[in-house]
Amino acid sequence: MTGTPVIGVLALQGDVREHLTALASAGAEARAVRRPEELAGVDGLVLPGGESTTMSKLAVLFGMMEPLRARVAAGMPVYGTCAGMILLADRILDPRSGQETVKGIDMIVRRNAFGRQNESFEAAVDVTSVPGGPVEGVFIRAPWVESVGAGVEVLAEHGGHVVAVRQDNALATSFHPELTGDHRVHGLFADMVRAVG
Ligand SMILES: NC(=O)CC[C@H](N)C(=O)O
Repeated sequence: MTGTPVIGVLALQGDVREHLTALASAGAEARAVRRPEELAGVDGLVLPGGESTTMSKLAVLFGMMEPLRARVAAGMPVYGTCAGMILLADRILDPRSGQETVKGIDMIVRRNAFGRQNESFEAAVDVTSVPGGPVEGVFIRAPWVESVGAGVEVLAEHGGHVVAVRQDNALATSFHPELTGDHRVHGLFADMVRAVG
């Protein structure tokens, strides 16, 4: 791709603004995406943290679930943090009834695996493909990855659990790099978008 990649942030619910800022720092043109027409105009998409059950209900309500599935299946680069990681999982171990996902990564995730809101924590996490030392991971009611299929690359673990993965065009982290001033994970994602373009 020549020029600046246009990267959207799904803006139905969650920490949208922080991702827009992080993407802009990583050299992308960042836009909030709420409607199918807006999705059509981006080269890549971030699914933010928030509440995966609410986000999936809103995606269905706003007519976004099918367009999201279609673009991800067609190879659009996508990056999910926390609730966004849950939305990218082909399977949730403990879904709320009727909870749907966009799918894209052959993995099973466990929601709220690291505990409740008041058990949130920060930890240094070494992420393969992110040079320059560990990133500061912010874990807020974070999921972990229970198991992955053969095509999934594990990029990071914390406490013996998988917390960052990549499969082809899709990247996911249990933690929230957008809440720190360190935008190297968004930089990795912006490079994935440039590589496809
Ligand atoms: N910080 C987060 O995104 C929390 C995710 C939330 N536990 C969920 O299941 O969606």
